[in-house]
Amino acid sequence: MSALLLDGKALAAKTEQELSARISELKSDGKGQTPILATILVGDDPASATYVRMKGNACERIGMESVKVEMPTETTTEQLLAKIDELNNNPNVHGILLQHPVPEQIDERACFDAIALQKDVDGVTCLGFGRMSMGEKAYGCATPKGIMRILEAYDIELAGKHAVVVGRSPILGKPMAMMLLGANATVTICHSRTKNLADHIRQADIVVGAVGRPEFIKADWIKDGAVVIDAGYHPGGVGDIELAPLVERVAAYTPVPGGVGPMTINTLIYQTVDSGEKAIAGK
Ligand SMILES: Nc1nc2c(c(=O)[nH]1)N[C@@H](CN(C=O)c1ccc(C(=O)N[C@@H](CCC(=O)O)C(=O)O)cc1)CN2
Repeated sequence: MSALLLDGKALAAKTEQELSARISELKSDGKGQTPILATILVGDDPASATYVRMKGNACERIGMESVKVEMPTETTTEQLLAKIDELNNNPNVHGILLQHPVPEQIDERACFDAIALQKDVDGVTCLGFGRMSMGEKAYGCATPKGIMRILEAYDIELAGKHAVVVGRSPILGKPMAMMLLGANATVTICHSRTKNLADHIRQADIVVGAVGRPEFIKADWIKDGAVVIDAGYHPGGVGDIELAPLVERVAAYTPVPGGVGPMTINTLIYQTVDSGEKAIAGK
């Protein structure tokens, strides 16, 4: 059996064409307004700077504007909250992205939660998480929502399947579990301190690696025919799951790179276009 490659990079590229068309339509509708994403980078972490740059480039590719806010490493919680407040009150800004992680002196949760719900296109607020978990309208957290969009695009059945999510972070594992539950999967959440982790994973029809440790999940813990989603990305181009031995015996898998990562960025811009369209239409 040769596994289906869940090609996030190709799906993101295809979706960018659709988003480009939506932006062109907004540009030509006479109002002359287009969506704008504000990105906030605090400090000088090189990986974070790269991701923020990739997000700006994605906006550019679809013809959408982005404004880049860069703040120094010594920024306080109060200063960051003031900047978020300013962006919340700017009617020309339709989405706000605060790049994680922020320097340790900053209360990241307070800053995420300060983002107005209608501009939370990265899906990081507690309010958005709660609403999404209850099946109410909210923008999904970018990485798990990107994974749900991949599963949907490839018609992967979720209802009644047993999904095991390995990881419980606020912007990945927890929202992933709630989204899979919302799609009628039976969900187990495991983490670095779960006992008998391999036994849990062996039960899974769908495995999501979201633990943030290189190849932490071993190939022989995964059953034949499973769907394997790897949300990790580590130096050397490996994810959270030992993927290479699996490609001949699972049903489908996301590659690293080229799987989940591109759909994280695509989901952010997709949700920003949505937010911009709504604001511009006065909804
Ligand atoms: N506020 C947020 N912060 C962070 C998020 C997030 O969703 N919101 N996620 C991660 C980092 N991240 C986006 O911010 C991210 C990581 C990796 C990729 C990606 O496309 N990776 C490529 C490979 C990398 C490369 O080509 O250089 C891939 O997997 O193909 C995109 C986004 C933490 N912070």
